[in-house]
Amino acid sequence: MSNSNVTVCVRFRPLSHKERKANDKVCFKKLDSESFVFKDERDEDVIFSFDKVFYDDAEQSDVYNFLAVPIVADAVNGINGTIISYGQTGAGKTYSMEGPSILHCNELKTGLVQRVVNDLFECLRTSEDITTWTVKLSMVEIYLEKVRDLLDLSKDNLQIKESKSQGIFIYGATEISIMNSSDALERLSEGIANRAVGETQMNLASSRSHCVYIFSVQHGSTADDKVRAGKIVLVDLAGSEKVEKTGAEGRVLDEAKTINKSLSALGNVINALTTAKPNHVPYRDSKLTRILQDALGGSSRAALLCCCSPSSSNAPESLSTIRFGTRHIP
Ligand SMILES: Nc1ncnc2c1ncn2[C@@H]1O[C@H](COP(=O)(O)OP(=O)(O)OP(=O)(O)O)[C@@H](O)[C@H]1O
Repeated sequence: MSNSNVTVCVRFRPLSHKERKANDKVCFKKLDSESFVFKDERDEDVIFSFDKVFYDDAEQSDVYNFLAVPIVADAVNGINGTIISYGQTGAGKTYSMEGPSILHCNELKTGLVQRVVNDLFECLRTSEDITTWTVKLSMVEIYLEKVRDLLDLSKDNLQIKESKSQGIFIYGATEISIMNSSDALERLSEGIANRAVGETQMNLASSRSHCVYIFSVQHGSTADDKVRAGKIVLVDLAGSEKVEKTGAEGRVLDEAKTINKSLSALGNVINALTTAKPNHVPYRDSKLTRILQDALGGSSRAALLCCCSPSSSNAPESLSTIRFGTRHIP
């Protein structure tokens, strides 16, 4: 693997009740915990390998332990990290990030976001080296290339800026101080309720915006007088889908085109970062990649979770999801 700071994983959700009832076949075969065989559009077998493959029996905690634990540990040491869930509509992105509900769900189903929040506060509280700390939360969504503040809907076209002291930041975005994990989850659930939800023929409640949650952590240490700052950025991307399949027109078509454009910008950035010596990383090609610039590049740690439907009827879309995040094809 050329760049160990970017971890790329695939997760296949279980077949849904509807897919089982329709007698859908599964479009992949497990080889091991890092590789699987996928039947492509010409019915030929293609082997894909990733840093990790989570099959339909994977627990939420398995995904968290592999992807997120190192990122939380780094953020407490002043290193930025980002976790991104990606995939077609209905592939399990939101389930992986938030579980069935951000506030009310059992331990088994609790998503990455709640686990990150719980561990972050636990690390800050129990570390012997940390004397004082603050955690601030911002939540924005990117809809039709506009950055909207999910904690204050009157701010609907925020600009992204860069400064020496702050790095990349969203100018004027609401930042709220968070004291503990239950406080964080309350605020997150308020922001999540504000997400723009569109309707397409594919999925009646599919999220049409990229949702970005930013936890900025600052702390002082007993070791020296320095204040360390790190951030954890969690991103639930809008569903990627084939425009023709959704039967989209007008605004919905614009949404789909803008989503696909920003996803390919992200794909180009991830490809450049996983290349041995990238000449140029095209962060400026979309609002999404610009916001993520200092949580993806440099010494930051990034984890990409490509969520996939296991059903053969969604095989072409699953294949493009997999290709998007391809680590390598042997
Ligand atoms: N690992 C899983 N185990 C059990 N159920 C799952 C899993 N992943 C997803 N599901 C179920 O599959 C359905 C679709 O998942 P989800 O809403 O997370 O998809 P999505 O990719 O976020 O879609 P969208 O882009 O429309 O927001 C939901 O009913 C969810 O509960």
